[in-house]
Amino acid sequence: MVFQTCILCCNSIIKKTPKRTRRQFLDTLRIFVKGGSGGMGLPQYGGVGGNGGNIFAVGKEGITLKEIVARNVTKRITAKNGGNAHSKCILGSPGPDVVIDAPLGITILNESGKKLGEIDKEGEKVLIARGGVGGCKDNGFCGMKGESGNVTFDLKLIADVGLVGFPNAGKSTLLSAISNATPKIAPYPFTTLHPQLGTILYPDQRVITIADLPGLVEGAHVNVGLGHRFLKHIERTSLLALVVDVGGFRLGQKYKSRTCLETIILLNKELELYREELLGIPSILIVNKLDKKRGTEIFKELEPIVEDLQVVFEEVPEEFRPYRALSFKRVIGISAKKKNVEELDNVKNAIREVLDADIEAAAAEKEIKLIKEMESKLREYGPNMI
Ligand SMILES: Nc1nc2c(ncn2[C@@H]2O[C@H](COP(=O)(O)OP(=O)(O)OP(=O)(O)O)[C@@H](O)[C@H]2O)c(=O)[nH]1
Repeated sequence: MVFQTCILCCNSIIKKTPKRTRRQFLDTLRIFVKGGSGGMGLPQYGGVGGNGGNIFAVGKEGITLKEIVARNVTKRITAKNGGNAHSKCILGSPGPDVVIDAPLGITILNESGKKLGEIDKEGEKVLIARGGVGGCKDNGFCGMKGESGNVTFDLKLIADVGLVGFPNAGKSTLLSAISNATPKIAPYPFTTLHPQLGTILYPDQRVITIADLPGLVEGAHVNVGLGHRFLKHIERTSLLALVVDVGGFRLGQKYKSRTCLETIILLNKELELYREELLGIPSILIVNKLDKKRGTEIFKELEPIVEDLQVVFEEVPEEFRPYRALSFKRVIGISAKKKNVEELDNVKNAIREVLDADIEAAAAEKEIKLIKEMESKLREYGPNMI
Protein backbone atom coordinates (compact mmCIF):
# COMPACT_ATOMS: atom_id res chain seq x y z
CA MET A 1 0.00 0.00 0.00
CA VAL A 2 1.42 3.37 -0.96
CA PHE A 3 0.32 6.32 1.06
CA GLN A 4 1.33 9.89 0.43
CA THR A 5 -0.37 13.11 1.45
CA CYS A 6 -1.63 15.51 -1.17
CA ILE A 7 -2.70 18.24 1.18
CA LEU A 8 -1.20 21.18 -0.73
CA CYS A 9 -2.56 19.90 -4.01
CA CYS A 10 -6.01 19.49 -2.50
CA ASN A 11 -5.88 23.06 -1.27
CA SER A 12 -5.21 24.47 -4.71
CA ILE A 13 -8.21 22.64 -6.17
CA ILE A 14 -10.62 23.63 -3.48
CA LYS A 15 -9.71 27.31 -3.52
CA LYS A 16 -11.26 27.51 -7.01
CA THR A 17 -14.68 26.74 -5.56
CA PRO A 18 -16.98 29.69 -6.25
CA LYS A 19 -17.86 31.46 -3.02
CA ARG A 20 -21.41 32.27 -4.12
CA THR A 21 -22.37 28.60 -4.26
CA ARG A 22 -20.98 27.91 -0.82
CA ARG A 23 -23.23 30.49 0.80
CA GLN A 24 -26.41 28.76 -0.33
CA PHE A 25 -26.39 26.70 2.83
CA LEU A 26 -26.16 28.29 6.26
CA ASP A 27 -25.29 26.13 9.21
CA THR A 28 -23.97 28.81 11.55
CA LEU A 29 -25.59 32.12 12.34
CA ARG A 30 -24.57 34.87 14.75
CA ILE A 31 -27.14 37.38 15.91
CA PHE A 32 -27.24 40.14 18.49
CA VAL A 33 -29.94 39.80 21.13
CA LYS A 34 -31.01 42.17 23.88
CA GLY A 35 -33.54 41.45 26.57
CA GLY A 36 -35.87 44.32 27.54
CA SER A 37 -34.99 46.51 30.52
CA GLY A 38 -37.11 46.40 33.63
CA GLY A 39 -39.58 49.27 34.12
CA MET A 40 -39.12 51.89 36.83
CA GLY A 41 -40.70 51.32 40.23
CA LEU A 42 -42.50 53.94 42.27
CA PRO A 43 -40.83 54.34 45.68
CA GLN A 44 -43.53 56.45 47.37
CA TYR A 45 -46.21 53.77 46.81
CA GLY A 46 -43.93 50.71 46.78
CA GLY A 47 -44.75 50.33 43.05
CA VAL A 48 -42.85 47.65 41.11
CA GLY A 49 -41.78 48.07 37.48
CA GLY A 50 -42.57 45.30 35.00
CA ASN A 51 -39.80 42.86 34.05
CA GLY A 52 -38.24 43.35 30.62
CA GLY A 53 -39.16 40.88 27.89
CA ASN A 54 -37.03 37.73 27.50
CA ILE A 55 -35.83 36.33 24.20
CA PHE A 56 -36.36 32.64 23.59
CA ALA A 57 -35.41 30.32 20.74
CA VAL A 58 -38.11 27.72 20.18
CA GLY A 59 -37.74 24.63 17.99
CA LYS A 60 -39.80 24.64 14.82
CA GLU A 61 -39.76 21.91 12.23
CA GLY A 62 -38.85 22.97 8.70
CA ILE A 63 -37.38 26.38 9.53
CA THR A 64 -33.88 27.23 8.29
CA LEU A 65 -31.23 29.64 9.51
CA LYS A 66 -31.64 31.51 6.25
CA GLU A 67 -35.27 32.15 7.13
CA ILE A 68 -34.23 33.59 10.49
CA VAL A 69 -31.98 36.02 8.62
CA ALA A 70 -34.76 36.85 6.16
CA ARG A 71 -37.07 37.72 9.07
CA ASN A 72 -34.38 39.72 10.90
CA VAL A 73 -32.19 41.28 8.24
CA THR A 74 -30.29 43.45 10.72
CA LYS A 75 -29.49 40.33 12.79
CA ARG A 76 -30.41 42.33 15.90
CA ILE A 77 -33.33 41.21 18.01
CA THR A 78 -34.51 43.28 20.96
CA ALA A 79 -37.29 42.60 23.44
CA LYS A 80 -39.46 45.41 24.77
CA ASN A 81 -38.92 47.03 28.15
CA GLY A 82 -41.18 46.43 31.12
CA GLY A 83 -43.74 49.14 31.93
CA ASN A 84 -43.12 51.69 34.67
CA ALA A 85 -45.17 51.61 37.84
CA HIS A 86 -47.37 54.68 38.25
CA SER A 87 -49.83 56.01 40.76
CA LYS A 88 -52.88 54.48 39.04
CA CYS A 89 -51.25 51.11 38.56
CA ILE A 90 -48.43 50.35 40.93
CA LEU A 91 -47.42 47.16 39.07
CA GLY A 92 -45.80 47.92 35.73
CA SER A 93 -46.73 45.55 32.93
CA PRO A 94 -44.04 43.03 31.88
CA GLY A 95 -42.40 43.48 28.47
CA PRO A 96 -43.64 40.79 26.08
CA ASP A 97 -41.26 37.89 25.37
CA VAL A 98 -39.79 37.51 21.89
CA VAL A 99 -39.75 34.05 20.34
CA ILE A 100 -37.32 33.15 17.56
CA ASP A 101 -38.34 30.07 15.59
CA ALA A 102 -35.25 27.88 15.36
CA PRO A 103 -34.38 24.80 13.32
CA LEU A 104 -34.19 21.44 15.04
CA GLY A 105 -30.66 20.20 15.67
CA ILE A 106 -29.36 23.51 16.86
CA THR A 107 -26.90 24.34 19.63
CA ILE A 108 -26.96 27.90 20.94
CA LEU A 109 -23.76 29.39 22.29
CA ASN A 110 -23.06 32.74 23.91
CA GLU A 111 -20.14 35.05 23.11
CA SER A 112 -17.71 33.14 25.27
CA GLY A 113 -18.67 29.84 23.66
CA LYS A 114 -20.77 28.65 26.62
CA LYS A 115 -23.62 26.42 25.59
CA LEU A 116 -26.97 28.04 26.37
CA GLY A 117 -28.92 25.02 25.22
CA GLU A 118 -29.81 22.62 22.44
CA ILE A 119 -33.01 22.25 20.49
CA ASP A 120 -33.82 18.86 19.03
CA LYS A 121 -37.60 18.75 19.18
CA GLU A 122 -40.48 20.92 18.06
CA GLY A 123 -41.44 23.32 20.87
CA GLU A 124 -38.20 22.95 22.84
CA LYS A 125 -37.33 26.33 24.34
CA VAL A 126 -34.00 27.95 25.22
CA LEU A 127 -33.70 31.30 26.98
CA ILE A 128 -31.11 33.31 25.09
CA ALA A 129 -31.48 36.78 26.64
CA ARG A 130 -33.14 37.39 29.97
CA GLY A 131 -35.09 40.60 30.44
CA GLY A 132 -34.07 42.92 33.28
CA VAL A 133 -35.88 42.80 36.62
CA GLY A 134 -38.38 45.61 37.14
CA GLY A 135 -37.59 48.41 39.59
CA CYS A 136 -38.38 47.38 43.18
CA LYS A 137 -37.13 47.80 46.73
CA ASP A 138 -34.11 45.52 46.11
CA ASN A 139 -32.74 47.58 43.25
CA GLY A 140 -33.70 51.02 44.48
CA PHE A 141 -36.82 51.02 42.20
CA CYS A 142 -34.59 51.32 39.13
CA GLY A 143 -35.34 48.75 36.44
CA MET A 144 -32.35 46.54 35.57
CA LYS A 145 -30.93 46.26 32.06
CA GLY A 146 -31.73 43.13 30.08
CA GLU A 147 -28.99 40.69 29.05
CA SER A 148 -27.40 41.49 25.72
CA GLY A 149 -24.73 40.09 23.44
CA ASN A 150 -24.07 37.98 20.39
CA VAL A 151 -25.33 34.43 20.29
CA THR A 152 -24.40 31.76 17.77
CA PHE A 153 -26.85 29.25 16.35
CA ASP A 154 -24.85 26.21 15.34
CA LEU A 155 -26.84 23.75 13.28
CA LYS A 156 -26.13 20.04 13.16
CA LEU A 157 -28.50 18.26 10.86
CA ILE A 158 -30.43 15.44 12.40
CA ALA A 159 -30.56 12.58 9.91
CA ASP A 160 -30.83 8.89 10.64
CA VAL A 161 -28.11 8.07 8.12
CA GLY A 162 -25.04 10.04 7.02
CA LEU A 163 -23.41 9.24 3.69
CA VAL A 164 -19.68 9.71 4.02
CA GLY A 165 -17.04 9.33 1.34
CA PHE A 166 -14.40 11.10 -0.69
CA PRO A 167 -15.50 13.22 -3.67
CA ASN A 168 -16.82 11.47 -6.77
CA ALA A 169 -17.58 8.18 -4.99
CA GLY A 170 -21.19 8.36 -6.13
CA LYS A 171 -22.87 9.57 -2.92
CA SER A 172 -25.22 11.94 -4.73
CA THR A 173 -26.08 9.26 -7.30
CA LEU A 174 -26.92 6.83 -4.52
CA LEU A 175 -28.86 9.43 -2.55
CA SER A 176 -31.02 10.27 -5.56
CA ALA A 177 -31.53 6.56 -6.33
CA ILE A 178 -32.78 5.56 -2.87
CA SER A 179 -34.42 8.74 -1.59
CA ASN A 180 -36.53 11.66 -2.75
CA ALA A 181 -33.48 13.99 -2.87
CA THR A 182 -32.42 15.54 -6.17
CA PRO A 183 -28.76 16.46 -5.71
CA LYS A 184 -26.50 17.66 -8.50
CA ILE A 185 -24.46 14.84 -10.04
CA ALA A 186 -21.36 15.49 -12.14
CA PRO A 187 -18.20 13.61 -13.15
CA TYR A 188 -15.88 15.89 -11.21
CA PRO A 189 -15.11 16.09 -7.51
CA PHE A 190 -16.70 18.61 -5.11
CA THR A 191 -19.96 18.88 -7.04
CA THR A 192 -21.80 18.75 -3.75
CA LEU A 193 -20.85 21.73 -1.62
CA HIS A 194 -23.39 21.55 1.12
CA PRO A 195 -25.26 18.74 2.86
CA GLN A 196 -28.16 17.26 0.93
CA LEU A 197 -31.05 15.71 2.81
CA GLY A 198 -33.41 13.04 1.54
CA THR A 199 -36.00 10.70 2.95
CA ILE A 200 -36.33 7.01 2.17
CA LEU A 201 -39.93 5.85 2.21
CA TYR A 202 -40.50 2.13 2.85
CA PRO A 203 -43.60 0.25 1.66
CA ASP A 204 -44.96 0.13 5.25
CA GLN A 205 -44.69 3.96 5.42
CA ARG A 206 -41.58 3.91 7.62
CA VAL A 207 -39.48 6.98 6.85
CA ILE A 208 -35.72 7.17 7.29
CA THR A 209 -33.84 10.40 6.71
CA ILE A 210 -30.48 10.34 4.95
CA ALA A 211 -27.90 13.09 4.42
CA ASP A 212 -25.04 13.36 1.95
CA LEU A 213 -22.26 15.05 3.88
CA PRO A 214 -19.76 16.43 1.38
CA GLY A 215 -16.30 17.81 1.44
CA LEU A 216 -14.42 15.04 3.17
CA VAL A 217 -10.99 14.71 1.57
CA GLU A 218 -7.69 13.30 2.58
CA GLY A 219 -6.29 15.90 4.98
CA ALA A 220 -9.68 17.30 6.06
CA HIS A 221 -8.43 17.01 9.64
CA VAL A 222 -5.87 19.74 8.90
CA ASN A 223 -8.68 21.78 7.35
CA VAL A 224 -8.03 20.88 3.72
CA GLY A 225 -10.95 21.73 1.49
CA LEU A 226 -14.11 22.29 3.42
CA GLY A 227 -12.23 20.66 6.28
CA HIS A 228 -14.45 19.27 8.94
CA ARG A 229 -17.09 21.91 8.40
CA PHE A 230 -19.74 19.37 7.50
CA LEU A 231 -18.45 16.47 9.54
CA LYS A 232 -20.19 17.99 12.56
CA HIS A 233 -23.45 16.91 10.97
CA ILE A 234 -22.41 13.27 11.30
CA GLU A 235 -22.41 13.56 15.07
CA ARG A 236 -26.17 13.34 15.23
CA THR A 237 -26.67 10.52 12.77
CA SER A 238 -27.46 7.02 14.02
CA LEU A 239 -25.78 5.23 11.14
CA LEU A 240 -22.75 6.00 8.99
CA ALA A 241 -22.85 4.72 5.44
CA LEU A 242 -19.37 4.91 3.94
CA VAL A 243 -19.46 5.12 0.16
CA VAL A 244 -16.31 4.25 -1.80
CA ASP A 245 -15.50 3.84 -5.48
CA VAL A 246 -14.40 0.28 -6.17
CA GLY A 247 -11.69 1.74 -8.41
CA GLY A 248 -10.33 3.80 -5.54
CA PHE A 249 -9.84 7.54 -5.36
CA ARG A 250 -7.73 10.01 -7.26
CA LEU A 251 -8.23 13.73 -7.01
CA GLY A 252 -6.60 14.45 -10.39
CA GLN A 253 -3.78 13.53 -12.76
CA LYS A 254 -1.15 15.06 -10.48
CA TYR A 255 -2.32 13.17 -7.45
CA LYS A 256 -1.58 9.84 -5.96
CA SER A 257 -4.03 7.05 -6.72
CA ARG A 258 -5.62 5.31 -3.79
CA THR A 259 -6.97 1.81 -4.06
CA CYS A 260 -10.41 1.08 -2.72
CA LEU A 261 -8.95 -0.43 0.47
CA GLU A 262 -6.64 2.57 0.97
CA THR A 263 -9.64 4.86 0.55
CA ILE A 264 -11.51 3.00 3.30
CA ILE A 265 -8.52 3.23 5.64
CA LEU A 266 -8.10 6.96 4.93
CA LEU A 267 -11.79 7.57 5.60
CA ASN A 268 -11.43 5.64 8.85
CA LYS A 269 -8.46 7.84 9.77
CA GLU A 270 -10.20 11.11 8.84
CA LEU A 271 -13.23 10.23 10.95
CA GLU A 272 -11.00 9.24 13.86
CA LEU A 273 -8.99 12.46 13.62
CA TYR A 274 -12.17 14.51 13.68
CA ARG A 275 -13.74 12.72 16.63
CA GLU A 276 -12.90 9.23 17.75
CA GLU A 277 -16.39 8.63 19.13
CA LEU A 278 -17.72 8.70 15.56
CA LEU A 279 -16.18 5.25 15.12
CA GLY A 280 -18.64 3.97 17.71
CA ILE A 281 -21.63 4.87 15.52
CA PRO A 282 -22.91 1.75 13.70
CA SER A 283 -21.62 1.76 10.14
CA ILE A 284 -22.09 0.02 6.82
CA LEU A 285 -19.80 0.03 3.81
CA ILE A 286 -21.16 0.61 0.32
CA VAL A 287 -18.69 -0.19 -2.45
CA ASN A 288 -19.97 1.59 -5.55
CA LYS A 289 -19.31 1.41 -9.29
CA LEU A 290 -19.07 -2.37 -9.50
CA ASP A 291 -19.84 -1.98 -13.22
CA LYS A 292 -16.27 -0.71 -13.67
CA LYS A 293 -13.62 -3.01 -15.11
CA ARG A 294 -12.74 -5.73 -12.56
CA GLY A 295 -15.28 -4.10 -10.21
CA THR A 296 -16.97 -7.29 -9.02
CA GLU A 297 -13.62 -9.08 -8.73
CA ILE A 298 -12.11 -6.33 -6.58
CA PHE A 299 -15.22 -6.28 -4.41
CA LYS A 300 -15.03 -10.04 -3.82
CA GLU A 301 -11.38 -9.72 -2.79
CA LEU A 302 -12.20 -6.81 -0.53
CA GLU A 303 -15.17 -8.32 1.31
CA PRO A 304 -13.25 -10.69 3.64
CA ILE A 305 -10.50 -8.09 4.23
CA VAL A 306 -12.81 -5.34 5.49
CA GLU A 307 -14.39 -7.74 7.96
CA ASP A 308 -11.39 -7.12 10.19
CA LEU A 309 -9.71 -3.87 9.24
CA GLN A 310 -7.56 -3.85 12.35
CA VAL A 311 -5.44 -6.68 10.85
CA VAL A 312 -4.86 -4.63 7.67
CA PHE A 313 -3.80 -1.61 9.70
CA GLU A 314 -0.59 -3.42 10.65
CA GLU A 315 0.68 -2.88 7.08
CA VAL A 316 -0.22 0.82 7.02
CA PRO A 317 2.50 3.45 7.69
CA GLU A 318 2.14 4.81 11.19
CA GLU A 319 1.10 8.35 10.18
CA PHE A 320 -1.90 7.00 8.28
CA ARG A 321 -2.74 4.18 10.65
CA PRO A 322 -6.01 4.61 12.50
CA TYR A 323 -5.98 3.49 16.13
CA ARG A 324 -9.42 2.05 16.00
CA ALA A 325 -11.06 0.29 13.07
CA LEU A 326 -14.57 0.85 11.85
CA SER A 327 -16.58 -2.31 12.23
CA PHE A 328 -19.03 -2.60 9.35
CA LYS A 329 -22.38 -4.21 10.12
CA ARG A 330 -22.89 -4.79 6.40
CA VAL A 331 -20.71 -4.62 3.29
CA ILE A 332 -22.65 -4.10 0.09
CA GLY A 333 -21.49 -3.88 -3.50
CA ILE A 334 -23.59 -1.82 -5.92
CA SER A 335 -23.62 0.17 -9.08
CA ALA A 336 -25.69 3.18 -8.07
CA LYS A 337 -25.75 4.55 -11.59
CA LYS A 338 -27.49 1.45 -12.95
CA LYS A 339 -30.32 1.87 -10.43
CA ASN A 340 -30.80 -1.88 -10.19
CA VAL A 341 -33.89 -2.32 -8.00
CA GLU A 342 -32.55 -5.41 -6.22
CA GLU A 343 -29.26 -3.70 -5.35
CA LEU A 344 -30.96 -0.53 -4.17
CA ASP A 345 -33.37 -2.59 -2.04
CA ASN A 346 -30.33 -4.30 -0.53
CA VAL A 347 -28.98 -0.92 0.54
CA LYS A 348 -32.34 0.28 1.86
CA ASN A 349 -32.94 -2.96 3.78
CA ALA A 350 -29.45 -2.96 5.26
CA ILE A 351 -29.95 0.64 6.44
CA ARG A 352 -33.25 -0.24 8.07
CA GLU A 353 -32.07 -3.49 9.65
CA VAL A 354 -28.96 -1.94 11.20
CA LEU A 355 -30.88 1.08 12.46
CA ASP A 356 -33.61 -1.10 13.95
CA ALA A 357 -31.11 -3.47 15.56
CA ASP A 358 -29.45 -0.46 17.16
CA ILE A 359 -32.77 0.90 18.42
CA GLU A 360 -33.70 -2.54 19.82
CA ALA A 361 -30.30 -2.92 21.47
CA ALA A 362 -30.66 0.52 23.10
CA ALA A 363 -34.18 -0.35 24.31
CA ALA A 364 -32.99 -3.71 25.71
CA GLU A 365 -30.10 -1.98 27.48
CA LYS A 366 -32.53 0.52 29.00
CA GLU A 367 -34.81 -2.29 30.16
CA ILE A 368 -31.92 -4.20 31.78
CA LYS A 369 -30.84 -1.01 33.56
CA LEU A 370 -34.37 -0.47 34.84
CA ILE A 371 -34.68 -4.06 36.06
CA LYS A 372 -31.33 -3.76 37.86
CA GLU A 373 -32.48 -0.54 39.54
CA MET A 374 -35.73 -2.21 40.65
CA GLU A 375 -33.85 -5.22 41.97
CA SER A 376 -31.48 -3.07 43.97
CA LYS A 377 -34.43 -1.10 45.42
CA LEU A 378 -36.16 -4.36 46.32
CA ARG A 379 -33.03 -5.57 48.07
CA GLU A 380 -32.79 -2.29 49.96
CA TYR A 381 -36.42 -1.93 51.06
CA GLY A 382 -37.68 -5.51 50.77
CA PRO A 383 -41.43 -6.11 50.87
CA ASN A 384 -41.97 -2.67 52.55
CA MET A 385 -41.21 -0.95 49.27
CA ILE A 386 -44.85 -0.38 48.23
N1 LIG B 1 -19.48 3.85 -13.60
C1 LIG B 1 -20.21 4.34 -12.60
N2 LIG B 1 -20.22 5.67 -12.37
C2 LIG B 1 -20.97 6.14 -11.36
C3 LIG B 1 -21.71 5.29 -10.50
N3 LIG B 1 -22.32 6.05 -9.57
C4 LIG B 1 -21.96 7.33 -9.81
N4 LIG B 1 -21.16 7.39 -10.90
C5 LIG B 1 -20.59 8.59 -11.51
O1 LIG B 1 -19.59 9.12 -10.67
C6 LIG B 1 -19.56 10.55 -10.80
C7 LIG B 1 -19.68 11.18 -9.43
O2 LIG B 1 -20.94 10.86 -8.88
P1 LIG B 1 -21.61 11.72 -7.73
O3 LIG B 1 -22.84 11.01 -7.34
O4 LIG B 1 -21.71 13.16 -8.10
O5 LIG B 1 -20.48 11.57 -6.62
P2 LIG B 1 -20.35 12.30 -5.19
O6 LIG B 1 -19.70 11.34 -4.29
O7 LIG B 1 -21.67 12.84 -4.77
O8 LIG B 1 -19.36 13.46 -5.56
P3 LIG B 1 -19.16 14.89 -4.80
O9 LIG B 1 -20.35 15.71 -5.13
O10 LIG B 1 -17.93 15.38 -5.42
O11 LIG B 1 -19.01 14.62 -3.35
C8 LIG B 1 -20.73 10.91 -11.72
O12 LIG B 1 -20.22 11.07 -13.04
C9 LIG B 1 -21.62 9.70 -11.67
O13 LIG B 1 -22.39 9.54 -12.84
C10 LIG B 1 -21.69 3.88 -10.78
O14 LIG B 1 -22.33 3.07 -10.13
N5 LIG B 1 -20.92 3.49 -11.83
